[in-house]
Amino acid sequence: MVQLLERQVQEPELPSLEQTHKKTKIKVHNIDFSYDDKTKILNDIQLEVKEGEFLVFMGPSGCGKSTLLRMIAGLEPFSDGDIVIDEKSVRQTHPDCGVVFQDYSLFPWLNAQSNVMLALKQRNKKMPKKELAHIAEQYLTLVNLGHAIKKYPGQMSGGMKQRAAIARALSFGSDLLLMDEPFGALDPVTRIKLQDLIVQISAEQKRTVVFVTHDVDEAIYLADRIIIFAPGKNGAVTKSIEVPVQKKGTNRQKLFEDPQFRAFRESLLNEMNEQIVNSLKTEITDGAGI
Ligand SMILES: Nc1ncnc2c1ncn2[C@@H]1O[C@H](COP(=O)(O)OP(=O)(O)OP(=O)(O)O)[C@@H](O)[C@H]1O
Repeated sequence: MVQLLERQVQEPELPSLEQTHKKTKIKVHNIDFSYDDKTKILNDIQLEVKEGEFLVFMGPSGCGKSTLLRMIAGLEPFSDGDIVIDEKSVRQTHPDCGVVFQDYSLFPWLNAQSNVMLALKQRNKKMPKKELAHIAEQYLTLVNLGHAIKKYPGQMSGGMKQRAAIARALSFGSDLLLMDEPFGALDPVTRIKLQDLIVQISAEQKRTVVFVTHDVDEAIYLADRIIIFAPGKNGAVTKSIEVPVQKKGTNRQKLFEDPQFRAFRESLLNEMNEQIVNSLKTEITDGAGI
């Protein structure tokens, strides 16, 4: 599998819009959620994610993107509505997924290699330790951490911890990846490398990815579809937009200069700005003021 990944890194092959969108992987039904019974964080969320689809959540800070992602991962208990993954409710069955969240969630008493080995072991219980160690090293090398496999989280920078968490999520081998701003703390060169890696993995291994980002270019580059959350309190999904840009086989630089890419980028930014302006108007009309 790691050999497969290495081959993919050398031969970039971006997803076509046609090859995705088959069976439903995730169904989010009527989700209402608040942390404290006073402020509603998510309001009647309805969402479907198809098998193999790359879905990106966008929206202003605090609108509930991470909360919904944690709920999909089975990490946030809830009482209203349901989330079903592969026809099983996350309330009953802990979902089988690789996760990367903003807090990295590495075990501080294990070095990078052992953190990845632990994830690998969950699915490969009988695999000899030597083999686990070798595969863990290969995944860490994929994310440019081959030199730091013996480092503990306390000895790593934010970007290194983030890459170790990505290696761990990928090595887990689930066909569902949930990623919350996974490239936020990375330098631009590593960020580009990992964007390409994740596109290849999702397309060629048919993994379903739900990914949160604030970066519009990253969203368009990665996504088949972008979900926009409403700003402010009472978070809701306001738009689901298929990315109309043909990305397969297109060089990254050319893609970013493509008029269709730029026009879509502009319309996405306008859409989000408009929503922020409308939400401010509503707050003023409701008497909340600014
Ligand atoms: N554990 C928690 N307890 C109470 N309130 C919380 C908790 N986690 C998040 N919140 C609140 O819920 C709201 C939504 O937070 P969430 O992190 O889901 O937003 P987000 O859209 O992912 O934001 P960002 O883009 O800044 O990461 C915010 O107002 C936040 O303060």
